[in-house]
Amino acid sequence: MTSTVTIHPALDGGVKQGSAGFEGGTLVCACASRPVKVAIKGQIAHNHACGCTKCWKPEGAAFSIVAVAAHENVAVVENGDKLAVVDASALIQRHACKECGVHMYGPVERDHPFKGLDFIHPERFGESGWPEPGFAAFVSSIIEAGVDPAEMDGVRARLRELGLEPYDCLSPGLMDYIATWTARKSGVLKQ
Ligand SMILES: N[C@@H](CCC(=O)N[C@@H](CS)C(=O)NCC(=O)O)C(=O)O
Ligand SMILES: [Zn+2]
Ligand SMILES: [Zn+2]
Repeated sequence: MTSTVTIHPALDGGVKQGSAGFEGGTLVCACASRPVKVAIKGQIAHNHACGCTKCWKPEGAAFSIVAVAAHENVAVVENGDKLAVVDASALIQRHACKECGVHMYGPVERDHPFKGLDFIHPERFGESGWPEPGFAAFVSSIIEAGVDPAEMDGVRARLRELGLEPYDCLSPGLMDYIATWTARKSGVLKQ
């Protein structure tokens, strides 16, 4: 039996395929007045659902939808005075709207394999066509947000039904990428 847990309102009805030719657009926060706007130039990458407690999710959703863009392609274009960093000690410097709470962009500035990338929530694009999420990350973390552990088999079955392979960290490809970077940095890997 699949679960009654709401994965995400943009995914619960089926994952809508995006476009490989998406050319970016403008992320808009949820404020009715003076919304924060962030322009993203060009395509985004690694779109996925994230179950961690740190990523922004809309009301009632167990998962966020999160992707990355190159930092140089990200620009705050309107009402940036409403932005504040959620947790300055975190790897991802999530900049949230102080009024509505939506996370608008999160740069990684530390020495890390993701340095130079900004985490964004594509569902906030005013434009359609952003590439669909390809997997679900940090699935077990939804328990930390209050989901009953007994629901987890159903949640994973539902994610698979949606075509979102569930992982309890990142996807194997991204985990290998991170480990390769770390092994090169330590010198264990020579090439
Ligand atoms: N179990 C933790 C996992 C948090 C976590 O590690 N999140 C991942 C995916 S977004 C991450 O890379 N976090 C870096 C950060 O938050 O800066 C939680 O749910 O809070
Ligand atoms: Zn706002
Ligand atoms: Zn997350």
